[in-house]
Amino acid sequence: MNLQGKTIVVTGCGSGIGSDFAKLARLQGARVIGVDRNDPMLTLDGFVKIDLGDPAAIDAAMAQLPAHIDALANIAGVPGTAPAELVGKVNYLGLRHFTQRVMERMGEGGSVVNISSILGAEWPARLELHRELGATASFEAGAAWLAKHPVPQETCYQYFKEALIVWTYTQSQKQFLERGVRMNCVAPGPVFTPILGDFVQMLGNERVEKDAHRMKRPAFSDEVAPVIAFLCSDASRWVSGINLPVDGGLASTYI
Ligand SMILES: NC(=O)c1ccc[n+]([C@@H]2O[C@H](COP(=O)([O-])OP(=O)(O)OC[C@H]3O[C@@H](n4cnc5c(N)ncnc54)[C@H](O)[C@@H]3O)[C@@H](O)[C@H]2O)c1
Repeated sequence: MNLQGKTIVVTGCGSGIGSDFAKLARLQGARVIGVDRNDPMLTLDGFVKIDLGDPAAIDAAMAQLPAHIDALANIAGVPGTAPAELVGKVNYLGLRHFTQRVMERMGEGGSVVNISSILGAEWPARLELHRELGATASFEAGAAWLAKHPVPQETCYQYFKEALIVWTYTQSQKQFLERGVRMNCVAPGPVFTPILGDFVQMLGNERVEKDAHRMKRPAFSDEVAPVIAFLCSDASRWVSGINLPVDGGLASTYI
């Protein structure tokens, strides 16, 4: 498996999982164009500074992205300690808008990998809401739907990761059949990155201690990156519409 010759757009390349994936993808021969709101501290083949919570900024930046893109890794995200509205814009509405724009430049064999989370596992409990949100036609229509269906601050991170999983499931087969583009999610458990402390704050000590006994340790971000690389590569060409846990087995203990 390698990524030789592929042009890959990586959001969130400035830190954590995105930074490690960008490095790995370059080592595997890909041309990596990074996207982040912050300047990256690594070597890339191109970088475009975008606030992914702002659809106008996304549209304006499209001119700086390559005309043909083989894969998109949507890794940028904010934790649930950020205001719920921002979490919705960055982790869902903006990701969706950016993906739709980038997919216009993908052909047969294209791949989109969305980073969800183990915290999105309860999507079946709110499936109808997530379907409705997923059916909104644009960033603005999604924001209007959310204004009528407010999401509580305490669970906003979980809500938008659930919504991302449902959107990926509901889009993937249409994209695969009509255009040959695959869409998958990767669902990490806890990962040692700068936002791990925010998750501890968000979930509270009781939940964190409960989970601590069920896993060896949080992942290193270079343990998540190769799974994203696999899903971007042709080795996974028959894998579409999945939400793949990369959590050292933690999710398997929830049954
Ligand atoms: N760390 C964990 O424990 C964990 C667990 C499950 C899922 N995740 C998910 O993994 C992804 C990567 O997180 P990480 O842990 O590497 O975090 P991180 O904070 O190290 O990296 C996130 C990156 O996203 C960028 N970003 C944030 N908001 C942005 C915006 N509006 N526009 C453009 N870029 C923006 C940041 O600048 C940063 O470079 C996120 O989607 C996160 O929700 C993380």
